[in-house]
Parts: sequence; structure tokens; C-alpha cells
Amino acid sequence: QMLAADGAPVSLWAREEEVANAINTTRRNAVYLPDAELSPSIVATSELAAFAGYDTLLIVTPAQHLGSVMGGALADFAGDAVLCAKGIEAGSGRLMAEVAHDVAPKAQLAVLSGPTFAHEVAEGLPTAVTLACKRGDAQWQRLSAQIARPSFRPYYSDDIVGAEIGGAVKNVLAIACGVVDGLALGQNARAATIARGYAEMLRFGLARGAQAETLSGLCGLGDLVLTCSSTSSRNFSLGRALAKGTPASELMASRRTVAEGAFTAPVLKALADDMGVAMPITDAVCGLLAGKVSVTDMVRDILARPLRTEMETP
Ligand SMILES: NC(=O)C1=CN([C@@H]2O[C@H](COP(=O)(O)OP(=O)(O)OC[C@H]3O[C@@H](n4cnc5c(N)ncnc54)[C@H](O)[C@@H]3O)[C@@H](O)[C@H]2O)C=CC1
Ligand SMILES: O=C(CO)COP(=O)(O)O
Repeated sequence: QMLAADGAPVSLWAREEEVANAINTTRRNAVYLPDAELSPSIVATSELAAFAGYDTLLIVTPAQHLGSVMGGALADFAGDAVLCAKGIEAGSGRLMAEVAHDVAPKAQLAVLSGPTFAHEVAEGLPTAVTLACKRGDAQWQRLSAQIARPSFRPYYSDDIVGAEIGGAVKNVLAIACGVVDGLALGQNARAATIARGYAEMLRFGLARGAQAETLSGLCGLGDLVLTCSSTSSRNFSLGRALAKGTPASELMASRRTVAEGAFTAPVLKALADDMGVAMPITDAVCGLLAGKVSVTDMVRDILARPLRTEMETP
């Protein structure tokens, strides 16, 4: 919608035929973006094969489905594939660009990530993002010319891994902030969770080869602050619901939209454990999601950790 608002032609693939039909006939996506009126220049379809010949695709599937979508009809896609999913693939532990490279090796990969609540972007409210380009400046020139708008500012980065880790880790931390909010633990506790969560993001990111500057930018700290501050976030809202004592399995079964942090948390913990990176808030979220600890025990355990230096390294 952001790209199409000025009349630019946009083709949109929807997995569900009824969603594609509704977009074409009513200009609404009542299921996934109910409040936005969509531009007439958006044409939706549930057939993916036609997209294989496009120059540029924004890949906006949930993280756990990126491999099956790109590895199917898009396996030979050779244009620019801008990855927007925020997560780590369960089972394989692969970041999204690793998944995409494995299933569609000819695609020229970039990662778009940052503080971007969809309903605000669709409304045309000012938004800034990191656009990390694997193919460097030439790809950035190509993509920024297509994607930038007066109210949508991409910033260049060459750090694909950093952009991916920021977006994946902040979702897990937003669940923790939702718990803090749901338990009414106060604004101090929320700020502490953001800052100590950022320390986890930084430790994990540096261990995986990300640049610290990327993690302190839009796709890292920027998105962390957004997602940890608002009930517009599905991950934050999931944390708030967990704080009321509803089991994660029940909450996940009842939702149609995606809370990526719930899928990323266990695989993030496994990767961090393998590398010897301390991620206590992530560990606590995993315990809660798995039903191994109650919210009360989770908070007690976090507060009872031994006192230490703030700049702890792995
Ligand atoms: N909504 C937002 O504000 C933002 C979302 N993102 C990221 O974009 C990605 C997609 O999220 P949303 O568009 O919000 O999703 P959503 O929660 O609005 O909807 C879920 C989507 O998953 C699709 N889906 C369900 N099962 C599938 C399958 N087996 N294969 C392929 N697709 C399937 C549904 O058709 C639907 O389009 C996520 O990684 C999310 O973190 C990134 C920035 C902002
Ligand atoms: O990534 C997002 C905003 O940048 C959306 O956050 P949620 O997936 O938690 O709703």
C-alpha cells in the first residue's frame, strides 16, 4: 500500500484465494489489515508462479514459511528479493537470507527491517528502515529508487546479518516486555528489560558477525523500542496475555496473525547456548512459552540472578 499509494503498480500475492479476491473487489484486506483502504493500483492474486519473472519482490511471509514459499514457485527467481520476515527458522537455525540462498540461489538478496507497524505504514505515516543489500551499492541504488517515498525512508547498510538479527531478536524481547506490562511491573522495569534485552541482542549479534552499529540502528534498537512499547505489537500483546496466566499453547492456537517471537525464541536460545552467549531474558521467555515456569517464577528468577557488570561479554 505504501508503494501503491501514489499510483505505482503493485502485484500482491495472497496465500488465501478469498483474501486476494476481497482485495481486488472491496479494496480491503479484512483478515490481515482491516483498517487500510487499498489503492486501485494493487492487483492481488493467489497464483505465485507469475512472480518468478519479476525484477523485484518483497518477501513478506512469516519466517517459518519463507523456505517453502521461495523454494516452490520462486526457486529460479533471479531478480532482487527483499526479505522482510523477522525470525529464525526453527529446526535449521537459519537466518532468512540463509534460507533464501539455499532454496532460491539465483535471487539477489536484501533485507528490509525496522520499526514498521504495518497499519502505520499503510496510513502513510513517516517511517524509516534499514535496507541491507548483499550486492552493495549498485543494488542499493536500484532498490532505494523503487522503495523510497516522501514518508518512507530506507537507510543503506551492507550488514545483512545484523539487520536480520535485530528484527528476529526484538520479537522475543517484546514478549518479555509484554509480560512486564501485563503484570503492571512499572515503566522502570520495562526500560530495564529493553536495555538488558538490547545487551542480549548485541552479544548474540556480535557472536554471529553482525556490526554493533547496525544493532544500534533502526532494525535493532529502533524496532526493539517500538515493539516493546505498544499493544499494536502482536509479540508484546502475546506477553501481556501470558502474564494473565493463559498458556502459550492456547494463545497460539487461537490466533490467525503471526507472533514471530514465539517461534524464534526456542531456536534463538539453542543457537545462543551453542555459542556460549548469555541470554537470560530469552531463556525466561522460552521457559514461559514451554509452560515450564509461571510468570511469577520467571520474574523472581530474573531478579535473583547474581549481580554483575553491566558490560558483560559472552
Ligand atoms: N505486521 C507488521 O507490522 C510487520 C510484520 N513484519 C514481518 O512480516 C512477516 C509477516 O507478518 P505479517 O504480514 O504481519 O503477517 P500476518 O500476521 O498479518 O498474517 C500472517 C500471514 O501468514 C500467511 N501464512 C499463513 N500460513 C502460511 C504458510 N503456510 N505459508 C505462507 N504463508 C502463510 C497468511 O496468509 C498471512 O498472510 C513476519 O515475519 C513479521 O515479523 C515486519 C514488519 C512489520
Ligand atoms: O515488527 C513489527 C514492527 O516493526 C511488528 O511487530 P509485531 O510482529 O510484534 O506486531
